[in-house]
Amino acid sequence: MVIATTGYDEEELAQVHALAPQIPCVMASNMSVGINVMLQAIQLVANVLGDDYDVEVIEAHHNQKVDSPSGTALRMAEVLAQTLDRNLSEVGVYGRHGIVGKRTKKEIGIHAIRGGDLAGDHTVLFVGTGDRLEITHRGQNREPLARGAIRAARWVMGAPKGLHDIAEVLF
Ligand SMILES: NC(=O)C1=CN([C@@H]2O[C@H](COP(=O)(O)OP(=O)(O)OC[C@H]3O[C@@H](n4cnc5c(N)ncnc54)[C@H](O)[C@@H]3O)[C@@H](O)[C@H]2O)C=CC1
Ligand SMILES: O=C(O)C1=N[C@H](C(=O)O)C[C@H](O)C1
Repeated sequence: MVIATTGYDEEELAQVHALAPQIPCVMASNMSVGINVMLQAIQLVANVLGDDYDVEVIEAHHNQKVDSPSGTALRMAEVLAQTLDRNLSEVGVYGRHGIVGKRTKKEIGIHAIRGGDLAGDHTVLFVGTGDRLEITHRGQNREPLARGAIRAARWVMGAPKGLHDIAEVLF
């Protein structure tokens, strides 16, 4: 089975994890090679910069998307939190509005933009004092996502039972 849909709640994810050991399964919020390389890149950068730089994730998608933030942005935030030894459920800040107070050192901001037919852009900002690093992936169309899903479908037919990461398929 290949699961590419996003927007699952905790209970639904728990069901996937409970059932996955019975069949070969690949689950990924983003099937493209580019985004999965970016996931590795942000892990590397976060490891080097550590707590010295503020980390924010920004995503932009088409106006038909129903879940927010994107599964990819959430995955990025998870990877960043894990790398920086933080708990995303404690440090994740989903948009800001009103007198929210100064930014706390360890928070990870996650922001969603919606419009037109954007195929999907993701940026991770590492903002320091005097400089910032921005890592961006821009989807020009959905072909890379479809190509990754097809590779996952072919790969999973010969895979052992259990839940596999898309990195096993692509790299
Ligand atoms: N992992 C990845 O690389 C990608 C993931 N996605 C995710 O895939 C999902 C779908 O995105 P889109 O294709 O843009 O949406 P869409 O709205 O174009 O298509 C969704 C389709 O699912 C059908 N559907 C809805 N509820 C259903 C149900 N209960 N049973 C069977 N079919 C049902 C709808 O009728 C519709 O045809 C989203 O969660 C999106 O984030 C999208 C692109 C790439
Ligand atoms: O809904 C979309 O279009 C996409 N959804 C996935 C997500 O939520 O991350 C993957 C990709 O960004 C396109």
